[in-house]
Amino acid sequence: MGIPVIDLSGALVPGGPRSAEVAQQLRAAATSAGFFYIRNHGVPADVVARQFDIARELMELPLERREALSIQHSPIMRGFEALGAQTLDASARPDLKESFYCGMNWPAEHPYVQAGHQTYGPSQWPEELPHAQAICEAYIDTMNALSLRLMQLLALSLELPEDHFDAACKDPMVTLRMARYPAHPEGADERTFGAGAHTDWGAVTVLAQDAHGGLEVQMPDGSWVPATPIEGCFVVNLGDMIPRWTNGLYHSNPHRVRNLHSGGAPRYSIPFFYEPEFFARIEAVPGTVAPGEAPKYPPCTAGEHLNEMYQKTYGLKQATEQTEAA
Ligand SMILES: O=C(O)CCC(=O)C(=O)O
Ligand SMILES: [Fe+2]
Repeated sequence: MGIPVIDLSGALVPGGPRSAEVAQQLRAAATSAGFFYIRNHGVPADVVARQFDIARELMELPLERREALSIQHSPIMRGFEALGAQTLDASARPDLKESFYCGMNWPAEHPYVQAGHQTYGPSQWPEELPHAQAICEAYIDTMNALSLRLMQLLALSLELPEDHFDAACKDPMVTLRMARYPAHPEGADERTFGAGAHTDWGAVTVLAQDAHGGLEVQMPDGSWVPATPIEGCFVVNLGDMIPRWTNGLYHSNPHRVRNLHSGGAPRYSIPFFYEPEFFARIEAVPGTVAPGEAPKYPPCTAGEHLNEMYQKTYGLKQATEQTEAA
């Protein structure tokens, strides 16, 4: 058992000739590791390389500039996150990572922007990197299309129509994180991580990682395996919405990061978090609850879950308002 590599060629568009075969492979991965690599995903290598360049430029801005554009100044947590700001595993130390978060450029008149719902609203852009916004937004567009296709293949894998999740993903909550992990401190204790063990919160995460490695995934038997970087591949993992949608059939596996193998260099990674729209109701899809049995999870909205997780992992005291958009 490990993390499989799934080749998406012939399955990138609805009705593609390999869609059914890929859906089967997805089902096998989703019922075990909850993680898989994708190759031949249609995203050119230079697009990913350019994204790592901009990640480095952002993270190398002087500390006082990053502090001026802190997530603390954004009601929807866009901007720079300081080292140790987040604690993904409550039993571990604060995460040894720092990040820049951005998202889609929603029009100001969109009702969710007006209501201030999490992820819908402006990002903060540093004026010294005038190209950053366009590059990040183009990358987000590419990741949105890929993630929607993954949702369609997941629908197929559940013997549902390919477009089953399309409506829930119409105005998705998306977040692009560009993360930098300092080298793992020498002599650090076993409670020290770049990112503490956690599951992701949304539907799918598409991760680009540099060549250093450091991501580890927990298998259903409890063992931890490295998600060793494979050139040309993204790592994809399923977030908590997926077990909720599949009544536990598909897994969102715990994972963690320790930058142990970079020879002292920082590690960069770029996760793209794709979540259903704020008010999407997440409950078991047809065929996943046996007749006469109760579903394992109570229904929730995607926004409720996301807000709860932000509050937990950033130690936020107050819930973001969740009033229905007018
Ligand atoms: O940096 C990585 O490889 C994974 C990061 C991660 O798990 C996260 O940001 O949720
Ligand atoms: Fe994660």
